[in-house]
Amino acid sequence: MAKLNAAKSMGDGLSGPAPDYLSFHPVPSRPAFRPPEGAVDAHCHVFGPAAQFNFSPARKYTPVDAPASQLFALRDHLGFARNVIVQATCHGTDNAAMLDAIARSKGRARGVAVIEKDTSDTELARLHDGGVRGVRFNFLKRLVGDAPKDDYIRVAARAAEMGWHIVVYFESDELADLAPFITSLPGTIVIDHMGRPDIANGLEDPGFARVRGLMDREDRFWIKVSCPERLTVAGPPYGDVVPFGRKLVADYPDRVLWGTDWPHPNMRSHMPDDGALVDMIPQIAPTAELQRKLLVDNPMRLYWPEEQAND
Ligand SMILES: O=C(O)/C=C(\CC(=O)C(=O)O)C(=O)O
Repeated sequence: MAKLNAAKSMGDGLSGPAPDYLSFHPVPSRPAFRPPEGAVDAHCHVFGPAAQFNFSPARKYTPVDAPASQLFALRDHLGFARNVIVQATCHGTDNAAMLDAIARSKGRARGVAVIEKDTSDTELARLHDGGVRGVRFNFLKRLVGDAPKDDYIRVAARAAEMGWHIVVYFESDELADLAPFITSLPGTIVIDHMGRPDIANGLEDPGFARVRGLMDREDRFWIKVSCPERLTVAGPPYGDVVPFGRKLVADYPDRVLWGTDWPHPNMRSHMPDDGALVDMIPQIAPTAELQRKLLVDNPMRLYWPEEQAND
């Protein structure tokens, strides 16, 4: 593909990206695996452009610009049809960049927002009309100062009123503490990045067992088989993460989602080649049927249910 216009890192961390902030891969490979028609990249972000959209004053990092035009170029290059754009912490509760990207997508993107507990009904309706179908609760200490549970309970109630689901991002070793809270939330709950198990322990990892415990307990839990680049111990091509993704797809074929996580904020060790990430899909979803569920049927059911109903 044409070289993606990766911005140069510069600045002092909060006014601009930290000097060691890694930008997304400038020339991702074209994957050998061709996704099924209508495939959805169900976890990705847009950042800025900073000249146009504010970052949150409370953010813990400042990313390199990763605008909608580049996300859509990557979508086409990888052979995907649609995106689910997830609001990241650096944009706080200002969902403008995400909404702008969805508006530019010609119906090919939907979003997961971060909202305030007292967001007005008018604003919720505006977000829904703009393509939002979920809210995200982030429990990672390196990303959010404090996860305000009382606020989240209120936000969860608002999301339920809208028929939206809740995306939760946590480290699996925090799950023992968080599980009572998470299971008390209403509606469909989507777990980010496989629940971040400790890959070094193999499939017997206690954190992974806890995550699977949630999935086994109630079928309103879904999970994203994403982010091998953050979970790996071995590094690319992330073979150590494959058994985890494969197990989740095999055990919960109707409740798994897949996403690139482009533009991979806060990666420190290396930047993944998005084409290589796509080429992992047949390893975690070995049959055409599993691939169709993972990449088309499941995300369409969650994000474009009205199109499923018309099938
Ligand atoms: O992009 C992701 O999903 C993961 C992130 C960033 C993030 O979640 C956020 O800023 O909200 C991470 O682990 O740093």
